[in-house]
Amino acid sequence: MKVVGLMSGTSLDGVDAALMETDGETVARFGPGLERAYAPGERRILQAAVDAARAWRFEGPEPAAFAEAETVLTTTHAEAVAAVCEAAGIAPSDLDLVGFHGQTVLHRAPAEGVPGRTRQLGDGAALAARLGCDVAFDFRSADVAAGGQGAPLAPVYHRALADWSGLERPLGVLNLGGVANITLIASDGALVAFDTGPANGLIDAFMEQRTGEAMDANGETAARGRVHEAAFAEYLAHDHFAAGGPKSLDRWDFDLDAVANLSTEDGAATLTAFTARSVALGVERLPERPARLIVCGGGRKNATLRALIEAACDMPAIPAEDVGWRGDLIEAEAFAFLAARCAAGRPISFPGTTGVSEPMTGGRIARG
Ligand SMILES: Nc1ncnc2c1ncn2[C@@H]1O[C@H](COP(=O)(O)OP(=O)(O)OP(=O)(O)O)[C@@H](O)[C@H]1O
Ligand SMILES: CC(=O)N[C@H]1[C@@H]2OC[C@@H](O2)[C@@H](O)[C@@H]1O[C@H](C)C(=O)O
Repeated sequence: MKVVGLMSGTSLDGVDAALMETDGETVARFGPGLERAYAPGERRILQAAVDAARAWRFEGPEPAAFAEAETVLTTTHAEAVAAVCEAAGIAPSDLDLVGFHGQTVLHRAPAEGVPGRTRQLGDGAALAARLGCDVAFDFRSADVAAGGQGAPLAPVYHRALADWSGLERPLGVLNLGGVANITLIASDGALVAFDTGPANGLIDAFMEQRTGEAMDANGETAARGRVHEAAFAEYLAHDHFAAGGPKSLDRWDFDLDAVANLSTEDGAATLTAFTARSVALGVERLPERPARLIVCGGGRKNATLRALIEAACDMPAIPAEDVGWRGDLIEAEAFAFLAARCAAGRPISFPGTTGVSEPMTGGRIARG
């Protein structure tokens, strides 16, 4: 199948889109990929939906802000598909399928006795009608309804990608987005995966608050600061670190209170060290120790963070590009692959990834 995968991550920076030919089992061919960045006005509308979701907390009717955000998502995702198709010299109607993750506005992991909830905005039917091709969407709901974490879903794609590259097992794949997630592809091919902790989400929010900048570019601010031990320890006392996976996080499960009184440099250093330590705690919880971590997601460009991860885990953490992967596009590729799996009725989540009791299919298909 010719499939375009689409991802709008928690950082709200834009839509990533990638074309691939796949049957959902192996990748036959990679096509072009790109980011369609959100304009400031679009980002404001999406941010308003996230803010409304945090106030809503899954209680009562959905916030009105969701509908306006879905309109923005339909338009921007359709533009991303059109751009990727243009780069490939085809029309959207030539596609067999689009994998539309949508925008996570709120995620609550299941806890003792309380079922999980997750909400990805994205009107699959509207996008299918606009593009004139089938759209797979709503990938996480079925898993959560079955008692799973609903995330991470990329692991089955990480394994396909590792196989495509002929990489040796056991292998670790680390995604540093707003939240960090790790996948172990074990020696026997089994998947173990979970969210390790925040990646860039807290650092971004802190930098925005202190400097108005969207991120700590290359980790330069953190590199100038010193870790505040009490704040560092306070973050690590969070319940998330008490157990191994399966486990998942919302971008806002941690806040900036512990670093509120620190200088910008020391706060950035503390948050960056916290992300690195939480990755190391995740690595320690894996049933096998991988020889190395392949790092994808925007955080791989933060040199301070990557060096701290290598030190904390005592293993190489190499950028995706070093093994020929496209570090900014892996999540988009993953949702192309997962869409093909959805169409073929193959499972997308597993006991080792989201904690479901049996491998589960997921996603719904809107006909275009
Ligand atoms: N040069 C850089 N230096 C430091 N950090 C960077 C750099 N480039 C990107 N980042 C970080 O990467 C983030 C974006 O990463 P990415 O696009 O993988 O996240 P996302 O997909 O939105 O999140 P998630 O995977 O949690 O949904 C930025 O918000 C920023 O914090
Ligand atoms: C609920 C949700 O959208 N989670 C995202 C988020 O971003 C990174 C991490 O947290 C991961 O669990 C997941 O995304 C990736 C694509 C996944 O499902 O594998």
